[in-house]
Amino acid sequence: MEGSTGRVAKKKVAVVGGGLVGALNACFFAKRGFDVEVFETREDIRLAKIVKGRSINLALSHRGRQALKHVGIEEKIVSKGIPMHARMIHSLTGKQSPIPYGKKGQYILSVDRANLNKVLLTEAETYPNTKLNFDHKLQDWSVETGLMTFVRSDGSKKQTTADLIVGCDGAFSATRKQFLRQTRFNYSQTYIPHGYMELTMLPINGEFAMRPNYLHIWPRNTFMMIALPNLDKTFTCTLFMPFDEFEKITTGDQVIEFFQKYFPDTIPLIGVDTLKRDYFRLPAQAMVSVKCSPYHIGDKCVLMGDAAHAVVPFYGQGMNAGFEDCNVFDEIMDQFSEDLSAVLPEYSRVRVPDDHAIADLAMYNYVEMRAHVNSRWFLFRKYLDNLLHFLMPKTIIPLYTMVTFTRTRYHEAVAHWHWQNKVIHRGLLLSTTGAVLGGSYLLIKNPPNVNKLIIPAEKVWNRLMALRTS
Ligand SMILES: Cc1cc2nc3c(=O)[nH]c(=O)nc-3n(C[C@H](O)[C@H](O)[C@H](O)COP(=O)(O)OP(=O)(O)OC[C@H]3O[C@@H](n4cnc5c(N)ncnc54)[C@H](O)[C@@H]3O)c2cc1C
Ligand SMILES: Cc1cnn(-c2ccc(OCc3ccccc3)c(C(=O)O)c2)c1-c1ccc(Cl)c(F)c1
Repeated sequence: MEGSTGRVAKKKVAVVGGGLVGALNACFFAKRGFDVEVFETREDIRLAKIVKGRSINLALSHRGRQALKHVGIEEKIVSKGIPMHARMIHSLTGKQSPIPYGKKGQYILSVDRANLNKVLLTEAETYPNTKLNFDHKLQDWSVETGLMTFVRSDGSKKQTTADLIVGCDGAFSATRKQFLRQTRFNYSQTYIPHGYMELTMLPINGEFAMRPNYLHIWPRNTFMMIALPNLDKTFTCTLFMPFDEFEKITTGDQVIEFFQKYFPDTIPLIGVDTLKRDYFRLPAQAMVSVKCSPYHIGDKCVLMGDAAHAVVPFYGQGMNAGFEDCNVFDEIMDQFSEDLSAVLPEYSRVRVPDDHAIADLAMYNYVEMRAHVNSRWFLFRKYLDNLLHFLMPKTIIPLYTMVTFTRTRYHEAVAHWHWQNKVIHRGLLLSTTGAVLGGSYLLIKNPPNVNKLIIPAEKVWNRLMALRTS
């Protein structure tokens, strides 16, 4: 498009949503020289006291860091994050078992959500071609004209157009409403029966109540709890539990009774009074999984982040996947020289399989952890992962490692994981068959007192199965 000065005027991009992905996207587009306007329904969080209702901290890993690196703010965020080099698995008896995530450089970072969002907004504002509009809630937009209508808290309305609308307005996206009116648009959402509640573990004598450089996990099948460290030496504990279990606990004493039964080691760390107070501070929050496709309409609009794929938080990848959306879109912009009529369809073609894969994986993890995973089974699985990886480092790569510490495309990581499982099961089958045949040969040649053998084998089998159910 020729501007009055004869130079090609850059296109205008409207980013709907100034959350984590919208703010980062503003940096990506501004860096390309687009005129960027961000429209955010909330007030400027940099001026607000507290931001209620969202998880307080998050796990940032490789995919997210690579996107932040592309716009030059990785170090700014990492310097304010706390490295977690291993999981710390808490058993019912209070025993703590660390299992490293991998080699020295392989760690995930606990970062403060509000600070991350503020840094991203401020970074976007450093570009002269970026404008942030707060208290602007998208009400609707027109596919034909690209005209967007925003409503303000005083009831006034504002209308504007853009060459490209980027919907980053979260799981309950208003931008996505127009998509639902398009033919051949696929959409599904699932609320899981679990809710989550955040509790704060304060410092004890000015120090972290637990070892800080770990992702603390209390796997209790139906109930799970995790704790991520904060710079102020607190931990944010997130309790995951079915809503009907939350609803059974209505008094402070019942809170303590519940924690005494499932998380006894945390009571002296969180404190009885803090537990009783924090448990009733906010109701448990719902978790929804949203999948849709395609992510674009023509050359006019594209969805990214939770607006495109809200995932349950059981893999710690929602934000990382959203940040990677920005990076992938930018890579495709390079491939197609910013020709939006080619970029948008290619983005859907490339990204939908990957975001669906991580959505499915997070849901699989939720089902797997809820059904089978107590502390002993968690430890067994992770030790087995690490052992197989040690024995066959190029063939067996733990799924969590591929997802968290590489940019292997999510759907390729899952495919490799399925292949690995087949190899392992075949290997186990072959070695078991070989052992049985070899054993049988020896038994026939020199038959020992069989009764002495059967009991230990049964004992081993029962011990293994006990890992899954106790
Ligand atoms: C309990 C929990 C724990 C999590 N832990 C992790 C983790 O450890 N690691 C990880 O990677 N991810 C994690 N996530 C996921 C992560 O929080 C989300 O994936 C991420 O916040 C998505 O960012 P987003 O910008 O796409 O959406 P959001 O963060 O929801 O931001 C959307 C923005 O759009 C604004 N908005 C909404 N509607 C409109 C409108 N109509 N007009 C204008 N603006 C609008 C909202 O105010 C908001 O600012 C977790 C999620 C939960 C619930
Ligand atoms: C916030 C965040 C960042 N990463 N993870 C995470 C997720 C899954 C994991 O293993 C899957 C598995 C373990 C054991 C058996 C099967 C699967 C591991 C791991 O391997 O340490 C780490 C989480 C997280 C989020 C919610 C819950 Cl409830 C939780 F426990 C952890």
